[in-house]
Amino acid sequence: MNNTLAVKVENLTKTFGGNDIIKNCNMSVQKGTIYGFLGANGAGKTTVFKMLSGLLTPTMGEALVLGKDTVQQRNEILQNIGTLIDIPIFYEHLSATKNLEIHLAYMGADTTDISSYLSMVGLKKTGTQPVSKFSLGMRQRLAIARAIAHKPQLLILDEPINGLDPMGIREMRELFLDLVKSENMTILISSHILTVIEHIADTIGVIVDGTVVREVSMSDIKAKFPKGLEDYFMAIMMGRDVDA
Ligand SMILES: Nc1ncnc2c1ncn2[C@@H]1O[C@H](COP(=O)(O)OP(=O)(O)OP(=O)(O)O)[C@@H](O)[C@H]1O
Repeated sequence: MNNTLAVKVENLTKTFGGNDIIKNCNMSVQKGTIYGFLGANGAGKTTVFKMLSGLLTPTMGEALVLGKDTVQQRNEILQNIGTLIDIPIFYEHLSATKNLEIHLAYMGADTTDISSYLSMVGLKKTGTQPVSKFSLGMRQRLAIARAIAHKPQLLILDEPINGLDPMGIREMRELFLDLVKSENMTILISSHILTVIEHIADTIGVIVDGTVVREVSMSDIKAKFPKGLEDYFMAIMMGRDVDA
C-alpha cells in the first residue's frame, strides 16, 4: 500500500441475509487530511466504518487501515485509531474523567492529559457529575474526547456532531481542523450537515446504495459548484452528470 494512505479499500462487499449492502467499494484516504463521507440514509456509511474498525468482517474485498489488514491485523489497528460509531456506551454512574481514565488505562495510554481533553470538548466543568446526568450533546462531546484522548493516527467519526448546539458544532469543527494540523491526524467523518463538511474536508466520498460513486477533492467541487457541497451532493442524488 502506498504509505501516504491512511485507508485503502478495494472491492469491499458486505452481504447481510443474502443482500449486498456494500458492493465493490473502493476508497482512498490520504494521511493528514479530512475525508467527508456522504450518503443518504441507509446508503452504507456506518457499515463501511464498522468494517474499517474491525467491528464487521467484509464478505469480499479488502480494507487496509494504516497499512494493516482489518481482518488479519485488527488488534494492531485498534491501538492506532479512535472511533465514534453508533450510540456511545459509557459507565453511566461514573464521571467524564473516570470514564476517560478507564478507557486510557485499557488502551495503555497516558492518563495525565485528561483535563485538557475534557476542556477541548467543553466538558471541563462537569466535575464528579455522573454521565447518566449528561445531555445528548454532552455525551457526544465525551465520545469525541474518548476517540481522541489516546492520540490515534486515524479518527473514524460517524455523525459526530449529532445533538450538538451551534456553539458545539463550531467548536468541534475547529477541533477537527486543529487535530489534523497540530497532531497530524487523519479524519474520516460522515455527517448530513453538509455546511460543516464543506468547511473542513479536503476530499469528499459519496456512497449511493452501497457503492462509492465519487471521490473528489473539495477544491474541485468548489470550482464546479460555486454554491457549494449541497448542490454537488443533490446533483448526484438526482442522477445529474456532475463531471461535465
Ligand atoms: N446487521 C445488519 N443486518 C441487516 N441489515 C443491516 C445491518 N446493518 C445495516 N444493515 C442495513 O444496511 C443498510 C446500510 O445501513 P448503514 O447504517 O450502513 O447506512 P448509513 O449510510 O450509515 O445510514 P444513516 O445515514 O441513516 O446512518 C441499511 O439498509 C441497513 O438496514
